Amino acid sequence: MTRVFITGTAGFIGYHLAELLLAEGLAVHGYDGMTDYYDVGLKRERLARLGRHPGFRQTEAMLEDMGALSAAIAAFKPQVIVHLAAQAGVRYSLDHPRAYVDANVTGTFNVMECAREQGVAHLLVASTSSVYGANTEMPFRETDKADTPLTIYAATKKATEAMTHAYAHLWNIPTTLFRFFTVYGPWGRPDMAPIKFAQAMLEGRPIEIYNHGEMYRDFTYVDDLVRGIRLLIDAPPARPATPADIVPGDSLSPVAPWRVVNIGNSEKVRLLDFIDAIERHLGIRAERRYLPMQTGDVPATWADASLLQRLTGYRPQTPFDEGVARLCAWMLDRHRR
Ligand SMILES: C[C@H]1O[C@H](OP(=O)(O)OP(=O)(O)OC[C@H]2O[C@@H](n3cnc4c(=O)[nH]c(N)nc43)[C@H](O)[C@@H]2O)[C@@H](O)[C@@H](O)C1=O
Repeated sequence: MTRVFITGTAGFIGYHLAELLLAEGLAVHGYDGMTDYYDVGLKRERLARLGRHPGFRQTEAMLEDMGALSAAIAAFKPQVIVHLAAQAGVRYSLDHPRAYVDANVTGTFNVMECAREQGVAHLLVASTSSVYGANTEMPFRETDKADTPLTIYAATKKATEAMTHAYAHLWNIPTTLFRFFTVYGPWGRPDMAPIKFAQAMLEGRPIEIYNHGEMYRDFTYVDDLVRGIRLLIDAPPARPATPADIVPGDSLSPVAPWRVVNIGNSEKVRLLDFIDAIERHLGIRAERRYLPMQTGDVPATWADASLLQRLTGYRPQTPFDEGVARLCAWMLDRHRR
């Protein structure tokens, strides 16, 4: 598995994954539409860093552009596709639902068609812990029902889980879905809470805290997350001979080479503790404004990561205080320039 096609290479997770694979000497072709959901300048900076690796090439086009996508994949002939490009973000989906259907449903369908045409050995696709929606039993397990999405964002990701299952079954495409849990770290997305809060503190603006601070997230450090993806690339699922072959706790489909895997830190962190850590590492006291719960938001996420560990021998483990220290060092460095 030495030729890896990554969608979303200018994005937060795609950038870090591409760095890891290129450092290992794998051939990587990136694909990104450079959408302006957040600062395109940040995406260009990430791409410029990837461009320092001689083996890296990138196609700039939208997922919805089937001609461009299929030409890029046919020319590169990957053994593996890691599909990370998406319209992300929970709160933006309330006002811009169509962007999610276009990128996440139509875009993912195009990637699936290309995976079929190309006959890849493994297709890996990003989903989200948001698909656990209104579930309250924690930690979240892959085998739990996840039928109550609270936003169109979560619903489109749940749709990609279902669509890829059908193609894995029909066309025998080994497929792994990841459910990510609030990822953070250097080069992160500025629309997400960790960077939004740190940026506000650096600029002396107040921060707004939803649900009066009674929010919990399984914050996952980005290096841990891409390590998990890297190891899963080498663990493609095989269609079980009989349903009895499925180990209890495995999300492996009884009829297809398909499974979904949580990648989370397995630690439920109070948002207020996370904010305290940002204050400590920036050396700034934030002015806090407390707000009610926001529509579509979930009060808590917490991953059971034992399936990832069983499949790869690895589980994310960076304590949030250490991850926040690295994030803040990066933020301070950029702020001072
Ligand atoms: C896995 C999942 O991960 C991400 O979703 P998220 O967990 O909602 O991440 P976040 O960083 O937006 O929020 C984390 C916490 O922080 C609170 N929060 C945010 N923004 C403000 C804010 O501006 N003010 C306040 N007060 N609270 C905020 C928010 O209410 C929540 O309690 C996705 O981007 C998504 O792409 C994805 O798939």
